[in-house]
Amino acid sequence: MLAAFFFMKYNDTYIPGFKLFDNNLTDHAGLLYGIIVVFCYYFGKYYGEEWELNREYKYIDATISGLNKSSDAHFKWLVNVLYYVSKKHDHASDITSCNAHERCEFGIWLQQKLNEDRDDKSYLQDIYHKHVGIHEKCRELLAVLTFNEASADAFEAFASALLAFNQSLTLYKTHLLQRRTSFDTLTGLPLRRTLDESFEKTSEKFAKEGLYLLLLDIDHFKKINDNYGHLTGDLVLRALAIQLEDETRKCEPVYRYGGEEFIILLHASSDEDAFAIAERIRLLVANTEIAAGDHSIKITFTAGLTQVHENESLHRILERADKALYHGKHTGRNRCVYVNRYSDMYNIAV
Ligand SMILES: Nc1nc2c(ncn2[C@@H]2O[C@H](COP(=O)(O)OP(=O)(O)OP(=O)(O)O)[C@@H](O)[C@H]2O)c(=O)[nH]1
Repeated sequence: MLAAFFFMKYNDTYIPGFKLFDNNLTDHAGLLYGIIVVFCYYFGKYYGEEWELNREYKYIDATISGLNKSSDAHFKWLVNVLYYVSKKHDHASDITSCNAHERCEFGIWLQQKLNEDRDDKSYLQDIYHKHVGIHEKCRELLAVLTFNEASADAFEAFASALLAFNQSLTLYKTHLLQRRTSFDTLTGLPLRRTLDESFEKTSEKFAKEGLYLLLLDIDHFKKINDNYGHLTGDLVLRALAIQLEDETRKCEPVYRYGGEEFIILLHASSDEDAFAIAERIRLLVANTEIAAGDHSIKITFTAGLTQVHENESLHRILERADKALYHGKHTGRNRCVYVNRYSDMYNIAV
């Protein structure tokens, strides 16, 4: 990148259009251009693709992009159908064969999606049936066209199949976009609303085996904003979000609960196991240097930990964890405090 910068500065012919100016102006324009390019590169590094977003957030983005690309391919397929009708070429297995729906580009993408283990599979199954419908109705139409017997019914059936397919795509896209708004744009983590909506199900499924809620809050985060600026504060939040996800299992969701507060639902078969997990995460975060621009920043957090008992409301659990968190804040910070259902508190930090 720097080499490109110097090349641009010293070789004005390299920049298209700049030859219109005199040498001095070209030199300054080249310098300015170089500065912009270098700035964009480093800005992009911090805010762009080099940041790993939350796994679910990334999955949604990739699915929407795949869906758009492969449904565009189906428009192209329609043009191929017209071409086939006019020329009757041989290479049209994605139009004429009875498993054409598996051969077209959309069908190949869809099959890959259906092989994934997802809880929103019903949308994809609906799309699958509608997609099979298009190919079937298209073949039926082509068959009657061959004998010059095309009726309005055959065209209508094909049009209805196309419409139904489109509707099933729209339904899935709307679902994905709605899911996307449940994620925080800064950290990519699911937001509090997602926790509210999914908690009952999660608790029903895992509370018996041992489920714990860890509510953590960065210590003196205001000072980070004050000392390094809000953008650096944002970088710290992102870095912490990534670290928390990296340090937890896929079945243990991490939520951005509020400004500098995060929640993790931990799976542990005993209090001791839960203490050990919470402490491991706390120590890892406290010992990590976060690279934020020119700064290397260390943070700590204070957390409240409590068990999720069967049939307990999220509100009650959060109330308990919050009390433990504030106890931790008032007794020195950089610690995890456990609270049981009778409100007894234990400082589990060493
Ligand atoms: N950069 C940045 N700052 C945020 C964001 N959300 C909340 N904050 C800041 O987080 C800070 C929280 O400050 P306080 O509630 O006073 O808590 P604290 O300074 O962390 O102190 P303790 O919690 O008592 O250890 C405030 O300055 C908020 O502006 C965000 O998205 N980005």
